[in-house]
Amino acid sequence: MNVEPGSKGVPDNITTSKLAKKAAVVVEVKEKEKEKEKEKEKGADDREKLKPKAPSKQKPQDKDMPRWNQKEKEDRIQSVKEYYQITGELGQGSFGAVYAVTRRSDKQHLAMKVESVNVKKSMLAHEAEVLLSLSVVKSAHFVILYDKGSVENRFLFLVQTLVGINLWDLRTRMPEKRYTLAATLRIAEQTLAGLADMHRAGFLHRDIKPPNFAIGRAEDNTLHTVYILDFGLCRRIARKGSDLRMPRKECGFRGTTRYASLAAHDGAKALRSAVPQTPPTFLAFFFL
Ligand SMILES: Nc1ncnc2c1ncn2[C@@H]1O[C@H](COP(=O)(O)OP(=O)(O)OP(=O)(O)O)[C@@H](O)[C@H]1O
Repeated sequence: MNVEPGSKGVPDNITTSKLAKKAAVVVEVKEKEKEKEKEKEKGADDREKLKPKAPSKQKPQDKDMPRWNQKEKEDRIQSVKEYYQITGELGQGSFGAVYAVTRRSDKQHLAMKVESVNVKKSMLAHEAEVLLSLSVVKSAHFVILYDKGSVENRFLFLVQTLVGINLWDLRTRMPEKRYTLAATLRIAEQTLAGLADMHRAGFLHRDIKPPNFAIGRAEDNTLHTVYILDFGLCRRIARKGSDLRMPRKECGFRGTTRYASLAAHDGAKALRSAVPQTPPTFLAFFFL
């Protein structure tokens, strides 16, 4: 550095050697600071290495799922009557996963819900029965069950109508991550109409929550329809031509705690009287 005494910003009484000394001290201090920074970073790295690893999100039943995007390219699933080509994953549940598939015979886009055979209690077989029973009620809010099948020792599957994004994921894409009042009211009208159709068919859903409802698809002209999904926890409360089943006095908790009615939390059966509590709760959750 060429700094002459008397030059701009340098007082005359400071000699070149004094300036050089000062500069050397400044450089030394800066180097020490750099070293300290490096030490700190190294410590942080070490702490990072020592941190306990987050538990793997892999579930035991994942090994049974179709290996459609792995080396095996197991993307063609066969039922007794059809072939289905897996084209993507739509969602994951506690017992399996849902895939977008194309039916080979007519190239129709459908959804395939898959459940491992190694789960303690199968929900899928029950879900298939409910969907079949619901098909007698012609409701715009129900998906249609097209086919079912299994892959030995691995999984069971149901093939149903492909719908669009679920109401939880849709909410996260909204400005400020919430629906407008108008959208909330439209959703209320649609979800309540769907649930009323279910009750007319003699079923209680018992797991009402945003991820279990989805809008339709632009390709099918059903963007403004809300569909009900996931019938695994449904309970029949009435049969055609017979009385309502008597509610049980006590029953274990079913559903999702965040959205469950007060009665369900209290350990009472998911009473018909408790049903109206849940939709307002989750609708408020959308809007607030
Ligand atoms: N027919 C469908 N069309 C399009 N997407 C779907 C369909 N069925 C389910 N999905 C997607 O997959 C997600 C999980 O589906 P579903 O709730 O039926 O699975 P699940 O295994 O019962 O889940 P959970 O155990 O969390 O209740 C849904 O939130 C939705 O996003």
